[in-house]
Amino acid sequence: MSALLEVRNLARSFGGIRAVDGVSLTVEGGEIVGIIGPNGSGKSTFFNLVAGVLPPDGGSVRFAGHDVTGWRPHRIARLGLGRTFQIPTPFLKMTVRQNLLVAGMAQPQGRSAKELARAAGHWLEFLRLAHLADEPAENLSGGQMKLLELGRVLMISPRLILLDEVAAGVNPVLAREIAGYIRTLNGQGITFLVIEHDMDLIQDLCSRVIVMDRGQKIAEGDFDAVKANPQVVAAYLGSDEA
Ligand SMILES: Nc1ncnc2c1ncn2[C@@H]1O[C@H](COP(=O)(O)OP(=O)(O)OP(=O)(O)O)[C@@H](O)[C@H]1O
Repeated sequence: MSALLEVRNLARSFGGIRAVDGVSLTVEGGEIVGIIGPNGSGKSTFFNLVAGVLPPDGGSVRFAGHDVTGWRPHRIARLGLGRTFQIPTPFLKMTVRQNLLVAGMAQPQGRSAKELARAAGHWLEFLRLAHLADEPAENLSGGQMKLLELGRVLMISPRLILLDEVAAGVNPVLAREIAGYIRTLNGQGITFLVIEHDMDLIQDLCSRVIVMDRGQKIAEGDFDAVKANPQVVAAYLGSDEA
């Protein structure tokens, strides 16, 4: 069987900056894979290329048996690939429930209004947002916005979720709660590729970790092996991060 996601030599430059410089990786169905690396190492750009938010300059992306290179995001989402953003982007004037319904409408198989409403209700309960269902999204706290962002992706019935720093800026209790949701969803068959700076979370969740530096993949393996890798240590010591 082929991998769920196969990325080959993916590349994207901005002017003279090679933000993503020939990255290849494979994710099997059922995995939770972490992507770590110093600020500016190309992680978010990599996600944008995979999810179709940006077109690549070179390389290929294969998802669920389809060559999706250069496809628009909504078309890729229809195959079951969802991406959350580091800074959530809900419709602020819409309620939490309406935000979920709108996200679900992007989904392929033309679900009925009743099915969409049922799915929204399910995810509101799951993410413990039900009490906020009728609040405009603009009234949510930063942490609740992150949960809504996750809920919006869940509405497309994803097979793979690209999570961009879902725990950044949220309190440690909620960060653990979110990690629990990821584990539960993974148990239900959803595969995850997770960008995160919180190393405890990465260690907790990920069976495999990929390290990026200056647009390239510099290491890959289990957390302990990657942490002990001299190139990884050098990349982190060379930045402001520990
Ligand atoms: N739209 C853009 N226009 C110009 N340069 C960009 C753009 N997006 C990203 N870059 C540059 O590409 C490089 C990689 O940025 P990217 O945001 O992908 O890194 P990152 O690893 O996600 O960083 P962080 O951990 O801070 O989110 C950086 O040098 C950044 O300034």
